[in-house]
Amino acid sequence: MEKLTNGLRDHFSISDNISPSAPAPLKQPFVIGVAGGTASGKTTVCNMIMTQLHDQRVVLVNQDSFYHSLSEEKLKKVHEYNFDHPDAFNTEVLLSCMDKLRSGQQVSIPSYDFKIHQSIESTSPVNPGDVIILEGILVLNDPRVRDLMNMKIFVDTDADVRLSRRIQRDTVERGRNIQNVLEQYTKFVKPSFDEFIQPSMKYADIIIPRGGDNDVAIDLILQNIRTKLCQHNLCKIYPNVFIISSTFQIKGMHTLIRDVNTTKHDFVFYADRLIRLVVEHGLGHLPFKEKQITTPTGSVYSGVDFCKRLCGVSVIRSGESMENALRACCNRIKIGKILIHRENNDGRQLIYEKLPKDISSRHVFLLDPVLASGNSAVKAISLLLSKGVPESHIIFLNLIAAPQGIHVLCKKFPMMKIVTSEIDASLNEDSRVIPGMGEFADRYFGTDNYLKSKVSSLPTNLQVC
Ligand SMILES: Nc1ncnc2c1ncn2[C@@H]1O[C@H](COP(=O)(O)OP(=O)(O)O)[C@@H](O)[C@H]1O
Ligand SMILES: Nc1ccn([C@@H]2O[C@H](COP(=O)(O)O)[C@@H](O)[C@H]2O)c(=O)n1
Ligand SMILES: [Mg+2]
Repeated sequence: MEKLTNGLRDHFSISDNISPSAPAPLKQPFVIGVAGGTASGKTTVCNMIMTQLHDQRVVLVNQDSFYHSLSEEKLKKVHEYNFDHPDAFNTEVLLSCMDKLRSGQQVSIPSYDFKIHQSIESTSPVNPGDVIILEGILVLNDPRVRDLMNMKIFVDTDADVRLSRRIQRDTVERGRNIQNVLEQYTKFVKPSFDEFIQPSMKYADIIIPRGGDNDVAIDLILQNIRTKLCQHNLCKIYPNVFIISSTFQIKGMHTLIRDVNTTKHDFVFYADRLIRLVVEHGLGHLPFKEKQITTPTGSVYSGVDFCKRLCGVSVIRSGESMENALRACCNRIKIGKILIHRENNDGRQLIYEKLPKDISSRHVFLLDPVLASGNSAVKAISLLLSKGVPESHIIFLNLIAAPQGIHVLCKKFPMMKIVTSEIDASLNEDSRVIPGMGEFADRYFGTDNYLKSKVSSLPTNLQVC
């Protein structure tokens, strides 16, 4: 409990019977406001934060989604409309959505089309998160919105840079021409910036000069959010290490598979469940394209189309235990195999490999349930790189990882991602993970010598899963 910072105490309720490594139950989400002039890089900065965190407990809400739709009449005189005035936004709806999110309810956020100055029919569901980022030109202007925030950020970018970016963006993405942009900028955007936006900078706790170019500021904000989320220290050091969100179900499954007395049947059952969660999380790291579809009710749904050029590569023998979960998630996925012989603690020899011929053009899920010293993984990853797979296209999936293995892989392959379900304490002198779960393949395939013949009874909280 001492590990928790004071900041965290303010926002998370802490009960005495919860261990420090268990997820702290939420009291109030942490709300971060990101304001700044148009084209300062607010959306870019927030998207960078969301991508680098890749954590479903963090949600992003854009103030743009709450623009009032223009009536027919106002549309005819759109050039006389001030989109940079506080009255252009439906702040009541924004406040109500924020209230719902803060009280743990899912909300439907309107979608706004800048080309037609209207909300479109489709809405995006946003789940309540532990961290809510609210981004927009005027989020620090209204005291009611400002008062919701626990951290206020202002993105401060030079006005000339903003104007040139705005011309570029609005002509390419928002259906404007240069003359429209310049007229609107002189008539409304700049005067409203001077009247409402610039004065709101004094409320900011953090000012980010140069927006998305300011890696140091973004890194500091990321570290802060990671601390709020109680992320593991290694995830703070290495942004490409991801641990699936811990719940008591997950902790319970780990308790079972790590227990020396667990039968083979139960070991396989719970290892499979955990593997499936890791695979699903890994799939969430693949690139996607936005896609709108029509549902049978005739409504438009704004969704995504995910990448289908992927394959699995399992490290024989234990990695083969992860193949079924990958096949269950990705129909007819190609899966290659690598056999690596452990000669001693450090030495590894590649014995066998069978990989898809076109592997260099695929995203690769490398499958091995335990990451220990990282020596076998280095061998396997080096082979994938030698076949032309870009480092950034490799996602290494495992159930447990030792800090030593994570250090080795992240330093050698900084662009590769690692997705795991728990990070253990250390390695012993034989390079076995501690506390670990023993020889995974022996326990999974029933070749271990401590296999129990008697079926142990399940803990009551997991009996009916
Ligand atoms: N650091 C940067 N360098 C170059 N272009 C940038 C940078 N940050 C943002 N942009 C571009 O400038 C435009 C405005 O950025 P955006 O994030 O949309 O700003 P805002 O949300 O503050 O209006 C976008 O086209 C974006 O791609
Ligand atoms: N129909 C609209 C709505 C808004 N704008 C402009 O968008 C700017 C806010 O979005 P940023 O991503 O730039 O922060 C604001 O300055 C409005 O002028 C618009 O042009 N048309
Ligand atoms: Mg924006």
